[in-house]
Amino acid sequence: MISVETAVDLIQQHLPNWGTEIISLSEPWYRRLAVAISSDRPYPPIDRIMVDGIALRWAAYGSGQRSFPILGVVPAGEVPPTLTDPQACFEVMTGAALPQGCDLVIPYEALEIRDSIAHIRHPEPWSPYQFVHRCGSDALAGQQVLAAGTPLHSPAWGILASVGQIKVPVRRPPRTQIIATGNELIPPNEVPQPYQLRLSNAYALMAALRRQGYTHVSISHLPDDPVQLATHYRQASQEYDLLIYCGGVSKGKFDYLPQLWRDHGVQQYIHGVAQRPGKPLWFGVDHTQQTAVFGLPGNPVSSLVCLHRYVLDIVPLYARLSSPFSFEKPLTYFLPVKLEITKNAELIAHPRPMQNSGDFLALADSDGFLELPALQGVFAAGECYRYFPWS
Ligand SMILES: Nc1nc2c(c(=O)[nH]1)N[C@H]1C(S)=C(S)[C@@H](COP(=O)(O)OP(=O)(O)OC[C@H]3O[C@@H](n4cnc5c(N)ncnc54)[C@H](O)[C@@H]3O)O[C@H]1N2
Ligand code: MOO
Ligand SMILES: [Mg+2]
Repeated sequence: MISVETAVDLIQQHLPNWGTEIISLSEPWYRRLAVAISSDRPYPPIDRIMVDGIALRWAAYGSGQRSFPILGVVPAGEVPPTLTDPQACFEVMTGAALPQGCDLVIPYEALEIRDSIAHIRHPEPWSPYQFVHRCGSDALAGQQVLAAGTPLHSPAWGILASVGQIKVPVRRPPRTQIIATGNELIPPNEVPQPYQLRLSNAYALMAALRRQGYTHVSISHLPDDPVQLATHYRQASQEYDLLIYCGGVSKGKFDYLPQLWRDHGVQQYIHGVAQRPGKPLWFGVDHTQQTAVFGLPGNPVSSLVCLHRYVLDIVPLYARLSSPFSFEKPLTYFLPVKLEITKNAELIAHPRPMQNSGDFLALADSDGFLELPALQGVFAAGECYRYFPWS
């Protein structure tokens, strides 16, 4: 069986590239930028005034002058006037362009204005351009402002709008279907017999995917029937980029899927990872269709943990284990935890162990899971491990 690290590498190597798509600035979905974005002009594009007050010439102030006749008021959004009289000033508003001939701005708080004359009452050592956000000081025209691959958080959308990028090239999220397999499963709106259960995993997986920007996600349900599974696969592999199966990948008499995928030309890269939960994980790629196939083990905790570790692009944090935990098998152990963030900015992971990977309800009081490495069996309180938050 391969390690978690090898499994992650294999997936990264073989996952198809699903290209890019253009989305609109007014539909700010969670996506990653496909290309770098450059500024269309200098930022700020003018010498931008940062306080409400007056603008004048530093030389006049420096020579001892303290009272300045006001030539006019300069609001934001107007062509800046020119200071024709070097002994005078303009009233200027935050966001306005610095009038030509001015290089000093003094806020209203330091002034007294009477009869259209500004008197400087607080002669601090005002310095040239002190309250001026200089033209081009944030970025020059043509300078990269967002790198390719940047996750589009709210600041990034603000930057896109600011440089006029109304069509945003992003990495295309795969058209995804979650296929819940199993005769025992029924839809959530039906009343199960004691030997049946609602197909909860599919909804948990869909929620996690949607929250990561997978906008095209559907759910289907198939019985453990090889003919129906095969018919569905032939159609679905043409319509979807990513098929996430849940259940039917282990050693049971009705676990048809791994053989069925191979028979349909899916190149198998992973079947079995040295981990708990999630040992029977399967991954392959149908290279003729550019469709990736994940077979997530059916137990609810297994499928959700595998989705987070192998399918979603989650950057892990590090958290400190609050109490000792042991797992003495040569397997990576994914331990559900509740996260506490202390005043010292420490992430403390409180174990919320499950009885087994069918114990889905144990996750209710968890925020994510720790990845406890296979080479270790005893994990002491205070040790730090990778932490994956639930999407
Ligand atoms: N002889 C062996 N038996 C099993 C092994 C093994 O190595 N040798 N592995 C075990 C492990 S570990 C897991 S995990 C399960 C995985 O099994 P499958 O992927 O084949 O999943 P199923 O058998 O279809 O279902 C397992 C379990 O999960 C429930 N389930 C399935 N789908 C859903 C769903 N959408 N929503 C809620 N619950 C679901 C299903 O009813 C079963 O209880 O195999 C072990 N066996
Ligand atoms: O390891 Mo399986 O994924 O526990 O139930
Ligand atoms: Mg099974």
